[in-house]
Order: sequence, then C-alpha cells, then structure tokens
Amino acid sequence: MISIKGLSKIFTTANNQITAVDDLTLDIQEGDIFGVIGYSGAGKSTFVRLLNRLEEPSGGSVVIDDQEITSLTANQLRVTRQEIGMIFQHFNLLWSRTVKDNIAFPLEIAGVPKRERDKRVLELIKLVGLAGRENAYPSQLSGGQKQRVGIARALANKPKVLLCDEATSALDPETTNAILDLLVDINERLGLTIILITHEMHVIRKICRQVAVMEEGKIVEQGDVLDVFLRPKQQVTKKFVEQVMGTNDEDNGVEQLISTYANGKIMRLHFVGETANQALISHIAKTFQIDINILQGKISQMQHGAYGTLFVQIDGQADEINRAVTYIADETSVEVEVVRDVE
Ligand SMILES: Nc1ncnc2c1ncn2[C@@H]1O[C@H](COP(=O)(O)OP(=O)(O)OP(=O)(O)O)[C@@H](O)[C@H]1O
Repeated sequence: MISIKGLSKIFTTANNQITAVDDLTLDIQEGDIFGVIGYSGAGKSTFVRLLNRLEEPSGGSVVIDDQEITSLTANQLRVTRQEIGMIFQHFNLLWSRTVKDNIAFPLEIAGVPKRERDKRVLELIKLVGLAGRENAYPSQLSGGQKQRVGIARALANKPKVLLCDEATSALDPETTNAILDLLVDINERLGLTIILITHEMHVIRKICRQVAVMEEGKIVEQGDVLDVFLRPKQQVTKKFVEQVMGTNDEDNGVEQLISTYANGKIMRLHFVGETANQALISHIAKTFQIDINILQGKISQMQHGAYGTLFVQIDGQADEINRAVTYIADETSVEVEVVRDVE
C-alpha cells in the first residue's frame, strides 16, 4: 500500500553534503504497524518526513494508495496530507488553544463546517481518552495527555496513515505503554497504517509487526519483528535486541549448567510466537514419563506472541526423553536445540 523506491535525501550545508537517506526501497502493507529503528543520525526523522514531504526528496518515489506523493503539486499535496497524520516527540501543540481547539485546527483548515467539526472533535476526545479535559490548555496537561491531543489532532481528517516521529521518547515508561496501547487500539479499530520511528527496541517489541533497522541512511535489516528478534543478522540489530533481551550471558553460563546437572538431556528451547503462552512445560511433564526442570531463561511478550529462550533439563528413560523432544520439535513452534545429550 505504501511503496518507496530509491528514496534519497542529500542535505547540502556550507562545507559539505550529508546523505541522510540513501537509496531506500521498501514496501509497507496496509493496516500494518511498521517500526523503523536506528541510532541518532541514522536518518529516521528525515525518512519519515519524506513520506509526507515535510522534506523534499533528492531522488526516488513514494507511492501511497496508488498516489505518487513525490510528484504532487503544492495544492494537491495540501489535500493529500489530510490522509497522512503525524505525531511528534514534543507534541507540537498550539499553546494558546484549548484541547478542543487544537483538535479542531486541522478541520478548520480543511474547511469542515462548525457543527460537523464539533461532532468530530467530541468523537476524537472520546477515542483518545481525554473526556473532561476538552477546555484545558496544553500547559495544564501531562506529557501523556499532550500526546493524546497530538494523536486526536492527527486523526481529525480520518487519515489512512499515521506517522509517529519518536512519539513516546519524551514520556516516562508507564505513559509510553499507555500511548502505545492507544496506538494499537486505533490501528485495530480504524485499520490505520502506522509507521513509527524510534531508537527504543521495547517500543518495536511492544507494538510493531514489521521492523526495519536503519544505519547511515540505509535499511540494513528488515522483517517480521519476531524473526528479527530471533535471528538478528547485523551488529546494530543485535545491539538493539540486547536492549530488550539483555546480552547473551545465558550462553556463557551453559558450561556451568552442564556441569551442575549431571543427568539427563539439557536443551535450549526457543519460543517464537504464541506457543510461549501455552503451558508447554507442564503439558510435556504430564504426557511423557519424564522429569523436566527449568534451569534458566527469559521470555518476552510482544505484539504477536512471545519470544525467548528457556534452558531445561529432561531426565528419564532415553526413549521417553526422545519422544518428548520429537513432540516439541514436530508439534509446536518451539525450536529445540540439544545442549547436552543423555550419556
Ligand atoms: N536540515 C538539515 N540540514 C543538514 N543536515 C541535516 C538536516 N536534517 C538532518 N540532517 C542530517 O542528516 C542525518 C540524519 O538525521 P536525522 O535527524 O534524519 O536522523 P535520526 O535517525 O532521526 O536521528 P535523531 O533521532 O537524532 O534525529 C544527520 O547526519 C543529520 O545531521
């Protein structure tokens, strides 16, 4: 639904040229929550601002719903921008206007009559959970409430796409979670496509389905969030995964585990997706004539299921242990790796 081809942005300053976005090609599906992660200076903000032409591209094209954004005239762009909402790290609210009037602002610009405007503003206030705060000024609101106003304002003209530029970076962890929950709710209720840029992997983990990792203006890795978490290829991606999952210290402790538990098979179970929510361990313990102990591990909940690793020890008759392992490998989505076999 969003097709980006060969997109580039070169900034020319007094003494040099900076390629902020470098020949970027990417497709984003309708209704997706698509995350773009990268360190400061990777080109994320420039990329997202190219999508609604807050920055003019130096080359390439952006097509949203069959409409080539990059070739629109200024007048056409004004209309099309109504279909692309945007929220910002520092909210960008109008400080002299109340909540209600901030949300009404894009409707006024679009020439929506007052009666209709008032009705729409009320709907939006309810949608983002700001009932009772209609007449407050931004200075009287918490950070989370300000971002709710930002979201309501961005949704006023019923856009198809919502661009989020570090939308939770100025918020504390609890408020971040509440705003991310709101974005998921809006995505599900309105079928809105959300493109979110961040430098925080926990934001990606919590709400995104697809992720692209940016470095030096390029996308260096991209895919389903669970896959990227499970098999990060690039160094930069591994570092982001470590932000959430911790370093792979568990691997260093494997030798220790093997020597501590003298008997049975020691296995690493990789949980990817829903299965982590099922009582797999107790099911195996009940179904097969084995003892199973959890030695160590970490499971992390994501938008589409859970991801993580458990080290377990299985003890019992060799053929019964093998049946249990075959069951996990063949009947579930859990990946099994034998760290130490039965001796
Ligand atoms: N208006 C501009 N003029 C010149 N250089 C710019 C301009 N905007 C961005 N840049 C440069 O382009 C590169 C990418 O910046 P950008 O803000 O897109 O990165 P980012 O990944 O969003 O990082 P941050 O989170 O720090 O903003 C940086 O080297 C930055 O200095």
